[in-house]
Order: sequence, then structure tokens, then C-alpha cells
Amino acid sequence: MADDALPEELKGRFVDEFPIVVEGLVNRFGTQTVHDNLSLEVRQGEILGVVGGSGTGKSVLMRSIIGLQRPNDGDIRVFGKSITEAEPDEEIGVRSRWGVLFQGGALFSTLTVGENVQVPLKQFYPEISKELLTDIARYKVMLSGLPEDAADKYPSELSGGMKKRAGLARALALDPELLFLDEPTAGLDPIGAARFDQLTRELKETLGLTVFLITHDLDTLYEICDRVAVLADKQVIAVGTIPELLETEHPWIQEYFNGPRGRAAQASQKRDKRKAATSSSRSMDNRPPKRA
Ligand SMILES: Nc1ncnc2c1ncn2[C@@H]1O[C@H](COP(=O)(O)OP(=O)(O)OP(=O)(O)O)[C@@H](O)[C@H]1O
Repeated sequence: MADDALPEELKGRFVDEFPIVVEGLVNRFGTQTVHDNLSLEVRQGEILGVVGGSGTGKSVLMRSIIGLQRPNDGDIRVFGKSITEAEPDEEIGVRSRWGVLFQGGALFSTLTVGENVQVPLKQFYPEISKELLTDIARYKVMLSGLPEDAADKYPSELSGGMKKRAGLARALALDPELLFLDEPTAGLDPIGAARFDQLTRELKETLGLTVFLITHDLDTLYEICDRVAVLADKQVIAVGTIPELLETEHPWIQEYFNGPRGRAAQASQKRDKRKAATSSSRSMDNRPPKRA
């Protein structure tokens, strides 16, 4: 629901509760319609997984929300500000409140990791001194789980997993409230992917982020997503927790979550939960007796 349609006293609350609101989105490329009347609300503080078959328009949706793709129709509001009405470069006070990790990291190859992280800082805060820029960039590099000396390396000197973390460091440069991640675990080995998931969850919790996460990775969905939005038939056909989605009868959803890979991810999550429960009950058993 657009904020404008709400009574005055509810507007602020709605914006606080749903930092991203997409209504009636239409995106076309020539004769191809990618989105047709697509709507979605992202809740404050959640990790929303966005899934759908290849070419269903997940990246186009993300690009529309961050103003890189001008939709043919519809309304997109971020923190209550209309992205669709704004000019691409217009200062509307929200662009510095989000960070984006594009597919593949999208780092500038001629800049070091530290310099890459400084790019958004220089853009939004040109007055910051060189020394402070260097310090902030190093802090963001470490926050993303990279060693401090990675700040001085060029993207070509990094592994695939390190590049993702460097892209994440740049996405975190401006202390964003919203984090957009486009297939962050694609191309990572399972251990690297699990570590990246863990990092995303920790950052979300410690920094209070709201995360819009496009993924094909079922383990990521099970492990860290609070809700999942499913794109199919040019729209968001369902949004909810995985158990809620499993109750819907849409064939794509059933095939996706109940296919062999979906069942494996489900089983692995159950195993992890059992392990966590066993180790926590063991650690309770090992507690020193309470003093009288
Ligand atoms: N700039 C563009 N010009 C023309 N067509 C485009 C453009 N950007 C995207 N498309 C088309 O829009 C459709 C959706 O693309 P998008 O990249 O959003 O898919 P996706 O769901 O993210 O796919 P994947 O899971 O494979 O990454 C595709 O058919 C794509 O070819």
C-alpha cells in the first residue's frame, strides 16, 4: 500500500515498518514484459530472500528499487521517498542509506580494495580527510571479514570469496540501513558460502540492517532468510516464511522447495538445529552448580 493512501498519523509508522514498498511495478524491454503489476513490501530488520527462475527479473527489480532502472509504470518508495518520481541523480536523501553488493562484486579493477571502499565515501562526503578515508576503509574491510592488509590489494590479487567480501566492504562504506545483495554466494565453495551467510546474519543483527538478498542458494534461504519472496509469472507470487510458502500450491514453489535440492537443504537445516540443541543442552549440563 502506498504511504500516500494512509491517514497522516499512520504514515510515519508505515515507513518505519516497511522501508521498501513497491507497487504496481511494470518493466518492459522492447516487446518483453519482465514485471507486470508487481508489488512487494520489505519489512524493517528482516533478511528477505528473493528467488525465482532465471530471467524472472530479480536483478531488474533490485535495479529498479535502487534507481538504476527506470520502470515503465508503478511506484517504488524507499524510506517513504519515491524513487520512481526522482531523477536518476536527484538528491532525495536516501541513496546514502543503502549499500549494494552487485553480482561478481563489481569492483573497480584499477583501484585497491581500500580505494574501492572509499569511492562511495568520497561521493557522499567529499570533505572527509584522506587519513580518515583510509581508516574508515580499513575498518570496513575488517568488518567484512578480510585481513587488514587486503585493503592494499587489487581485486585481481583476491580469491572469488575475498572479492565478494571486498564488495561487501564497499556496500557497507556509508553505514547503510539497507543492504542489497545480488547472489552473494554464487561461485563460492560450500564452506565459503556458509561463512558468507553467517557474516550476513551477524552484520544484520549487529548493525540492525534490512537485507534484500537475491539468491538461488537454498541453503542460504533456509539458514538466514526471515522471509522469502518468489518471483514468477512477472509478479511476486508469494512472500512468507519457508513453512508458509510450502503450504502454497504453486507448482514452481513446490518444485523448488520440495525438489531434491530443496529437500537436502531442509534436511541439512534440521541436522544443524539438532546439533545446536544437543550442544546447548550439553553446555547446560556442564554448567557449574549454582551457589546456595
Ligand atoms: N538492460 C536490459 N535490456 C534488455 N533486456 C534486459 C535488460 N536487463 C534485463 N533484461 C532482461 O530482463 C529479464 C530479467 O533479467 P534479470 O537479470 O532481472 O533476471 P534474473 O531473475 O535476475 O535472472 P538470473 O537468476 O539468471 O540472474 C531477462 O530476460 C533479461 O534478458
